[in-house]
Amino acid sequence: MSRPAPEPPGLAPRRAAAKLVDAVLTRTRALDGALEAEHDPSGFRALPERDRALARAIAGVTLRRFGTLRSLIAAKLEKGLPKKAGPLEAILATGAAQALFMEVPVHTAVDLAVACARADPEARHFAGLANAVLRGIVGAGAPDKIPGADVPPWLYARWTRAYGAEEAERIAESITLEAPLDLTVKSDPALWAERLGGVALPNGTVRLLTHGSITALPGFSEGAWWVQDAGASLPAKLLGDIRDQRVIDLCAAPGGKTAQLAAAGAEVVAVDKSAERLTRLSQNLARLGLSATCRVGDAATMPFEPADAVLLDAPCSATGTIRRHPDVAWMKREHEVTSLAKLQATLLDAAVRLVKPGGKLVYCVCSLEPEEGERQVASLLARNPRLRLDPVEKDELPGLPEAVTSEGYLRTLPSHLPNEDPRLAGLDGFFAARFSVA
Ligand SMILES: C[S@@+](CC[C@H](N)C(=O)[O-])C[C@H]1O[C@@H](n2cnc3c(N)ncnc32)[C@H](O)[C@@H]1O
Repeated sequence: MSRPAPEPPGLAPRRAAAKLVDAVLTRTRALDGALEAEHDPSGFRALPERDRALARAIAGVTLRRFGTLRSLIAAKLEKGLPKKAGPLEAILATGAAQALFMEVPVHTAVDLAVACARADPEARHFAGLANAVLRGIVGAGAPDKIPGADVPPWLYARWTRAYGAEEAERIAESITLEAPLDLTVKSDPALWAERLGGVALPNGTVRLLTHGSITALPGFSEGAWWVQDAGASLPAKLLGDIRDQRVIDLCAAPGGKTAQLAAAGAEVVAVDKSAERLTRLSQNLARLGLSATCRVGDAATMPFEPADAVLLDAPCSATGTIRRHPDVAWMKREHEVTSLAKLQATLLDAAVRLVKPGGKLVYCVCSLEPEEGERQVASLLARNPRLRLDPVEKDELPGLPEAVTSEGYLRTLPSHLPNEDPRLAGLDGFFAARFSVA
């Protein structure tokens, strides 16, 4: 009996990358969920560390450039993708991404993609087709960049309506690059920037270009900092001096903002409906030597004694985080924006009830969609006479004056914070509004 041919070197991380991308395209699993999952059908977790890094990089680049890759693939398939071809589109996209955008030798990228197709019970019937499509794509060389080509058309149309064609183009361009690693430090950003070989941003975030293991970085085990995008670090600061105040943090896990509130000296109650995510929050706080009272439950209905301040970081479409989480672009559907806006309105009404007279409320979302931000707040103010908008002032956001709107909202865009080195530019798109409660 003949033995099966040995697997070509480099195949396992390519197969894992294609499966990770396929799970996103079929909406069965988000990329971060797949990378961390106990049950891992992609085979990612069983890979040695170097292969995991390669699989993660291939999946990331593929999803960042997926709009372009999908149209290149479609142009080579007169009759469209064959039915019952398993992860064929993901295999083609990851193969083309390596050759066009990752400096992997063309023959390696194509041969291993064809081998991925052969190794899959459904895609194997199309291995010849995969070979022809990929050779056609890579033969034409790197494609021209078309504005917005890497954002799903429904989303790009929304950003164009909300921010204008030029800004939408800048946002789309910014998300084609991998986001840097941002850390919020407990104190002395300049010192930590030097120790970690990064830069201190005007808002105090320490920004690094490293994409290796976070736990190996200086300061991790002593709890000197936590990972938090520069944009995500802004809303909690809008509560101002909260030392010794009681603050309820609604929708708190995994706890980046809880840590900020606790580090600022507040007595924090952290609420989340996910017990699992709240456990992660507790672990994060323990590493940082910070504390909060944790409560599992639905923020819309949980009773609490009213507090001096409430922060509501509501569940949202997360379209402001696509630069960090490129899978979001391909997993979300437009109708979800409407259902999330309804949930946010319910949570906002509950949040108002939890603020003491004379207290403060900050509402925020990591979404670029006006229904979850500006329009959400306009209807909250219209239905709630206890609230008055407390406008954000430009000097509250050092280095980011463009993030304060004429109404006094905080609105960061991934295209803000330009830098000569584009790898150091940008931040997550956040909306935040601050209210005084009568
Ligand atoms: C945007 S994340 C929060 C991020 C967090 N504030 C931070 O800074 O790390 C949204 C969180 O809302 C939680 N969530 C969603 N619906 C909720 C509800 N009805 N009540 C409480 N938590 C909820 C989710 O479990 C998730 O952890």
